[in-house]
Amino acid sequence: MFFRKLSRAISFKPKVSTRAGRSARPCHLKVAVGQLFEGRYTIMGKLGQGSYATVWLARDDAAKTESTKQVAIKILTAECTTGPESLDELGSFLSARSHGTSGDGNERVVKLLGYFHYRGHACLVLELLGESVDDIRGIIGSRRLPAQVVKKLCRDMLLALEYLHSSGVIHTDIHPSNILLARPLSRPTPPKDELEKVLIERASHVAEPMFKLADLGHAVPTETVHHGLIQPTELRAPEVIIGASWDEKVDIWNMGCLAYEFVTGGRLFNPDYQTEERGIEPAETHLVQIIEQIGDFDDDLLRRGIYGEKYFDFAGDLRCSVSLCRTTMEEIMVRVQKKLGVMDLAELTVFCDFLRTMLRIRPEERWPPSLILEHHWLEVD
Ligand SMILES: Nc1ncnc2c1ncn2[C@@H]1O[C@H](COP(=O)(O)OP(=O)(O)OP(=O)(O)O)[C@@H](O)[C@H]1O
Repeated sequence: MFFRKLSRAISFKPKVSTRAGRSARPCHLKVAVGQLFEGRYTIMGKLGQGSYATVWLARDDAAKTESTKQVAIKILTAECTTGPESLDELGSFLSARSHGTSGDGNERVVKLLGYFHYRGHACLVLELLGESVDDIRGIIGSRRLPAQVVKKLCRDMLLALEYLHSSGVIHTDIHPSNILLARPLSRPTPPKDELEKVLIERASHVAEPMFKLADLGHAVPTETVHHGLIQPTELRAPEVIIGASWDEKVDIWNMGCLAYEFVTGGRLFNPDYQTEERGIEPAETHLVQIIEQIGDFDDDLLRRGIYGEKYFDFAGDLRCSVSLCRTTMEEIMVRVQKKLGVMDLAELTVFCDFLRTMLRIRPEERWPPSLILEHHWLEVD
């Protein structure tokens, strides 16, 4: 009831700036361990900090269930709460809640348990999740994750996206710090070898959410036409780079890049590579790499981008004078395989096909989450 009333009152606010253009000096609320909020939440420690919020572990003395006795309180910066740079994270949660259906996908997105305002800062009470994929990679000491774990991560994230997209929400900011374990690791944190075993064991419970998608701070509604810069640079979709309008398919490209990164430990695209030596912009380097590894942009997509003419000539060729070295996903993966032995050759072909469902230059051709979820590579071994 509380949420239903709110969802009528709060809808998505239009965004006036993007991830790339937000102010540099955010004003975080000073919080002390032991501090009490709303007469029920006692701060027990800090869980993390992003550019737009600090996240705190808190005890909820009014919790109705054992599982919500400990919560995470995300306190947005003052700029993100009000003013022209405000982020409507709360609106995104409520919109998903009012349009979405409960089920597997809903269970893979961090839950909003409540919210309040404190001294000009919006505070979101969230279910307590575990370590992020970035934290896990820090403990393992490698950017690669075991293949079984990547499959489970992809399944969980695709279910989350199926839910968000069908609820009218585009995430726009999927990266390893926003993908969190549904259950924290045991204390003390298991050492590297043991941790891999723990993760593989958790991944074998197919029906249970192992990872959840967090941080709806940059989410936007599907019903509006969007332009402008979004996404972490190296995960940015082709249509975003050329300044075309974009939709929920940006999340799918994003997931394709991450699936490659988690299996191989390397980034698929590196927009900063030799940018200075070649005297070109990072966006041009990125376009060169996309064309070399994925394929050409067609005229229709180029016409839609406000930077189409800046980067491409009338024949649809890149203006920058870099000789292209085209390759295929299979060739890239064979090279990775020779170096790291990530999977056998038969699986490698299936994995490349899986990546191609997401890494298509034309957003319209990227598969929807429900179809990708049926791909052979995701089948349990
Ligand atoms: N529900 C949660 N449970 C446990 N830890 C959390 C939770 N939500 C966030 N965190 C931790 O806090 C960190 C920052 O949170 P979050 O990414 O939501 O903040 P942000 O300011 O919006 O980040 P960004 O700079 O990526 O936009 C996360 O990386 C994670 O470590």
